[in-house]
Amino acid sequence: MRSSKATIRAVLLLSCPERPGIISDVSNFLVKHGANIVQFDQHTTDPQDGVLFMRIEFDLEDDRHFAKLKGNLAAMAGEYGMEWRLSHERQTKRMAIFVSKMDHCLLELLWRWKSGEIHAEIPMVISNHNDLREAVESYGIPYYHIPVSAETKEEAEAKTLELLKDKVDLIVLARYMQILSPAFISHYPDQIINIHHSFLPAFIGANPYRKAFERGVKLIGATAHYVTNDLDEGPIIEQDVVRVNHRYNEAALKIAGRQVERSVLAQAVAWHLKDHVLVYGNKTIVFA
Ligand SMILES: Nc1nc2c(c(=O)[nH]1)N[C@@H](CN(C=O)c1ccc(C(=O)N[C@@H](CCC(=O)O)C(=O)O)cc1)CN2
Repeated sequence: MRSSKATIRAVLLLSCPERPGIISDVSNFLVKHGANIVQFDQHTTDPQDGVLFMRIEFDLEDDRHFAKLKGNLAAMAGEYGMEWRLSHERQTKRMAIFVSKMDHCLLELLWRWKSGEIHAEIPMVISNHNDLREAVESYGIPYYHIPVSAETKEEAEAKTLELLKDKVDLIVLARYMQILSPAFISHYPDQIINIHHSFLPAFIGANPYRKAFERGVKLIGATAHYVTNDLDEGPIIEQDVVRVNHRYNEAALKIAGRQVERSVLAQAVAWHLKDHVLVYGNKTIVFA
């Protein structure tokens, strides 16, 4: 239960070289700036010479305290070699959703957004098909149809980037079936989340359910990951599986997989939007 006094909730995410006393120094820095720490998570890769990761959630009296803390944070970060991200609850992230023809992951995100479970602005949905326009526009969200072919991919991406420019902080590929170019991805490092319909690293690329059926797996799954130039090999944010058996044909696998895809993607997006995820090389630390 938060204090009755109006405050703002902020989150500091940081990483830096491990050194004794740093957790105390960061805590004292925040308290000195009027922060009331409500949650503190940390992880170190190696107590001797590893990397330390922290997620600190805290309350501040007002925007003036936030601005002063942010202003002084750069100096402390420089002293400890920190990489950091500071956000507060009124800085609502703007999320664009990319889709193709399948609607289950899109509708899960829109339902959770409408119910307030996912806190974001959704300035647009972009698709290479027109199938989902009516569903999206029924939520009052602008829908942009940008067809893509091998011949038009570069032009389509340029048009897409122009639409997105200065309007989004996160892109979610909700079963979007086009491979994004390195040039496109470079505009949104660790800001594009994809749902791959397999339990990676199994069955990378297209048609994972067909590959799963041919392999005779007893578990299928889904993996939400940040998009990188290496197809389906970006930092994993969330995964889950569901049990199947010999009675499942490829169509049945797809139906069973839809449930796990939609919940895994929604969880990954929710964690990203609430600043629970740090990327470290090709891995993540999720302070859930
Ligand atoms: N640069 C990246 N782009 C995308 C990734 C990624 O990890 N890195 N994930 C995909 C989604 N995806 C699997 O989850 C996937 C989608 C599409 C394909 C594919 O072979 N697409 C063909 C076209 C297929 C079609 O036209 O229907 C292609 O792009 O040539 C493989 C994997 C989203 N993008």
